[in-house]
Amino acid sequence: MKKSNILIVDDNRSVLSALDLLLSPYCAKLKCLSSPKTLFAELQTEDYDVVLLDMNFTAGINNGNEGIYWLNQILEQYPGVSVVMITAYGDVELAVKAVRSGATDFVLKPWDNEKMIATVDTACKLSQSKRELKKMQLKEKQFIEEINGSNKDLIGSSATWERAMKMVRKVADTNANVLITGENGTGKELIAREIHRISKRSNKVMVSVDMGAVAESLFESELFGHKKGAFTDAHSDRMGKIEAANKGTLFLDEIGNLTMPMQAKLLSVLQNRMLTKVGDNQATKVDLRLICATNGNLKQMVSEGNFREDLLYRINTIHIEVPPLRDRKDDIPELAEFFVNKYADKYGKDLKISSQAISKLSDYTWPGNVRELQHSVEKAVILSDAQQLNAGDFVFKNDDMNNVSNFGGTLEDMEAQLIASAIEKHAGNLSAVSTQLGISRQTLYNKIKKYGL
Ligand SMILES: Nc1ncnc2c1ncn2[C@@H]1O[C@H](COP(=O)(O)OP(=O)(O)OP(=O)(O)O)[C@@H](O)[C@H]1O
Repeated sequence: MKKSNILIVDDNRSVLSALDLLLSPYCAKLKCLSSPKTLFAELQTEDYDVVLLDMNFTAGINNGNEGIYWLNQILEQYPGVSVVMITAYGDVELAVKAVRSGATDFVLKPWDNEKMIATVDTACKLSQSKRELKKMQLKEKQFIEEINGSNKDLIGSSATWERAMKMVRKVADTNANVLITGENGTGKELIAREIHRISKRSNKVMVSVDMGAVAESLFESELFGHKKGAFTDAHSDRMGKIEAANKGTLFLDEIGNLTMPMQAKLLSVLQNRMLTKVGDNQATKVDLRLICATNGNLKQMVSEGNFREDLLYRINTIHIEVPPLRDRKDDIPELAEFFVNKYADKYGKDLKISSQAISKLSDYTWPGNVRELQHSVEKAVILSDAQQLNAGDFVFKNDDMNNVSNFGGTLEDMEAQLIASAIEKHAGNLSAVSTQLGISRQTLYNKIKKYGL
């Protein structure tokens, strides 16, 4: 209360001077008005925490309507201010009406001094909490806008890309589950972010989970959360990703990597929209918008018995296919320029890209799609000492493995080179690399470590 500003509005001057005398020692600023006519001019000039407001101003009319009118006006324009009503008539019904309309509290005339100080003190604290909450909500909003990004980061204007974007705009505002398919690096996650960004859920977060990176033993705890003591390492309660995405969007990347038992557990949550933490016996409701992505063919996986058909139906209400970059070559110049500007900025260089370089990039097939293009441009920007990136700044490796008979190294050299070129081909996506090479992710990690790749 010591730092608070208080405004008192009452047409009885002796009430004003008594309250001034009583409350002034406890607050930073106290101002008295004998009529509400100048109330808003006053609220505009100073940040008040509490307004003590009389319920009746027109002599002879004691129905409290003027007080309720001014109360509503204050709360509409200054929702952070706490309003305490003063009434002389002990009319509890009227006071309750005021509290229902949003007044923080009321005091009856004649008042008890200690009770008046306590009531105003509580109203000051409430007003400060409202301000803190508003500040936090503003910060949260800025934070969410920052992670949601902007559509300026989503480049493309080819007819093929536009078709996908049209679908994005159509589905964004619905709550429909979306399945995004396409090769690695085509922009599936970026598209999921765009759907979330322009949806009604954009004031909440989109939580991404890479299903290829979640070990089966940790799946439930990671997605559903756990209670303290649910298992040896559960030292405290933990919120799962699904709960974190409540009221927002849950993005499950590489959904094709889920094992059958994991699929069954996920399906159960999606069907019932209820979540039970590991070690808990109570289920809680979740409000989710689900977007899944995969580079695999889920229909084929269903026919091979590796993906549940009922789960596919559940996640596939709307299907968006993201075309590979080689099928939308018209986007390459725009993407290349975008990445050149982005990385020139990042590395503090003043660089442009030549038309010959653009032609070279447009002729390449980009097996790693936009991610590979992005990495190639970043590498060229870092290495360039000139003011322009030329065709020679982009070197696409001839696949040495096509020429095995001329390979001069050892078997281990060959293995290392094969892994390196697969990593480059899949632009660092280790799930895709392990699938291509026919080895488990663990074996792949071991070999990467062994060869220092
Ligand atoms: N249209 C685009 N405009 C700008 N950047 C893009 C575009 N598409 C993809 N990118 C960039 O390419 C990279 C790969 O995109 P993203 O991660 O969305 O692809 P993905 O299909 O989800 O890949 P993966 O299947 O490997 O998970 C990201 O850095 C992303 O910002």
